[in-house]
Amino acid sequence: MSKLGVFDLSVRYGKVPALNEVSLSIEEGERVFIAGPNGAGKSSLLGAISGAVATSQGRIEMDGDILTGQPPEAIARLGLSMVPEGREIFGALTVQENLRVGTGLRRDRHAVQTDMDEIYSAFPILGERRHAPAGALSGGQQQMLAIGRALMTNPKLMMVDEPSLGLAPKVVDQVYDKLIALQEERGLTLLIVEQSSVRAARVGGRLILMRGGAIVGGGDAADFGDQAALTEAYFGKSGAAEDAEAKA
Ligand SMILES: Nc1ncnc2c1ncn2[C@@H]1O[C@H](COP(=O)(O)OP(=O)(O)OP(=O)(O)O)[C@@H](O)[C@H]1O
Repeated sequence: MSKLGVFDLSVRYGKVPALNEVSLSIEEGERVFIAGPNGAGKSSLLGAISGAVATSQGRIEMDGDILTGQPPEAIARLGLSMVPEGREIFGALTVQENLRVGTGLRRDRHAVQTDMDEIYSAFPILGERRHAPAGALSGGQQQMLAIGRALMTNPKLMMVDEPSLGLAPKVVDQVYDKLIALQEERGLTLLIVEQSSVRAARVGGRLILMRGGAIVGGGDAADFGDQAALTEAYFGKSGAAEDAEAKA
């Protein structure tokens, strides 16, 4: 089970409001994309759910557990894990050491080894390069490592912040193929921040659109497969024209 509920959630950084009374619900096994322009509040939403960002109002629940106010380690233990924007790989540590970081300090060695072997079978390249410094991996391999590390806590729900960032389209294809395979094998629930709604439409799932710290629309990702559809969803029909004018 991994049903997530977010109710009237607000986040502010000092006086800067980043998230304004956002509510959403994600069903077990769903794949949900969050799209929206820079500064829309996408990372703040993921940060608040994972416990890394403090909330000023609202409630987050997963399978009946209240996540709000709990530290990130406790939230991870409840089955929620996060692949952060920019991957946050430790470049000087080996692939294996990076995976071990994902387990925290409390797991027994046998269980850690079993989980690591599972990651290596899902991502053979990580197994081949287990003793290499993570900084020597390509961008795509580092993204796989960040995903592998997030899997080390055996999550029910995995949140991925901009997996496409800085990767060539072909490599992004590979990353998404992996995410979908993992979802099918493990019954994972996925919440993914993805700037490109075109990509979300290709991968398939539900899309939530954010702007100015609020949810402004959404639906079947397939309906947001071209930039025009997305711009209209963000700004409305007349707004789309204004946006085009502003850019001209
Ligand atoms: N640590 C911080 N301190 C102050 N303001 C912040 C901080 N992090 C984000 N903000 C502000 O909060 C708002 C939402 O930012 P957030 O990073 O959540 O948006 P985003 O949709 O993820 O954008 P991006 O795609 O650029 O990452 C923006 O106005 C941003 O400038």
